[in-house]
Amino acid sequence: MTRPFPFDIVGFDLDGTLLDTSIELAASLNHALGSIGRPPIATDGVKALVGMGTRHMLTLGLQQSGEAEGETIRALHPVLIDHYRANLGSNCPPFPGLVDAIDQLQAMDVKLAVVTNKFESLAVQLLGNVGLAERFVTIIGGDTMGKGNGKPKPDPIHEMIARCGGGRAAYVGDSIHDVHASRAAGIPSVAVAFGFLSQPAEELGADAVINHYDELIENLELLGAIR
Ligand SMILES: O=C(O)COP(=O)(O)O
Ligand SMILES: [Mg+2]
Repeated sequence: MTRPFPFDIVGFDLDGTLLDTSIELAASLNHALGSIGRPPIATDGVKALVGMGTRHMLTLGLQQSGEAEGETIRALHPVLIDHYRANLGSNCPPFPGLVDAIDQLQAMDVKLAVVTNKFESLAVQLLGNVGLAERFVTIIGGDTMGKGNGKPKPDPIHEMIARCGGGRAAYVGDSIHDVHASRAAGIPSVAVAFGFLSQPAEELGADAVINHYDELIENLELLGAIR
């Protein structure tokens, strides 16, 4: 007899975990930087700036070519967001094997959710535009729990579990903030080695690392068995 799947809920980060959003984020960041004559940043360089929301990405992006004053950030952030919203989902493929993995999880009645540091409205619109929104019981953004309460705080993970009706949860992400939020919430984390990593996936401190989505379910089964 096969053992039942050990998790009721599997949560996912968005940027660098579900979708490769780096081309669109880089285009919008560079649009904003270019509007004040700052030089563009290569897409691979932008990946390292993603994970704590678009305002943080803009701040780090500005710092690469000079000052990042509050006034400049306040003026440019809407420029970035307007550009991003206008092109949302046109060029951000899901990572290989994602759709098969979520098909298999849903076939086992596992509830799926998204916890991102993107604005909730952008995350909902983006996942809707790529046809994935209805796969998730809930989509929680960096602003959903109020200012300063996004990842790495545990609050959005606790909220995810509550909105999914409670149960055993695991979380899949690509950054140290994802691992810290999971740990703070007391649930196991899986790091994806194909994401927007600022350090090797093995060094993030996650409970498991996967190189492809076809490794997700077996790793979750292992994690569930040892806890
Ligand atoms: O930095 C962002 O905009 C959000 O990134 P995340 O989806 O990896 O949390
Ligand atoms: Mg991410």
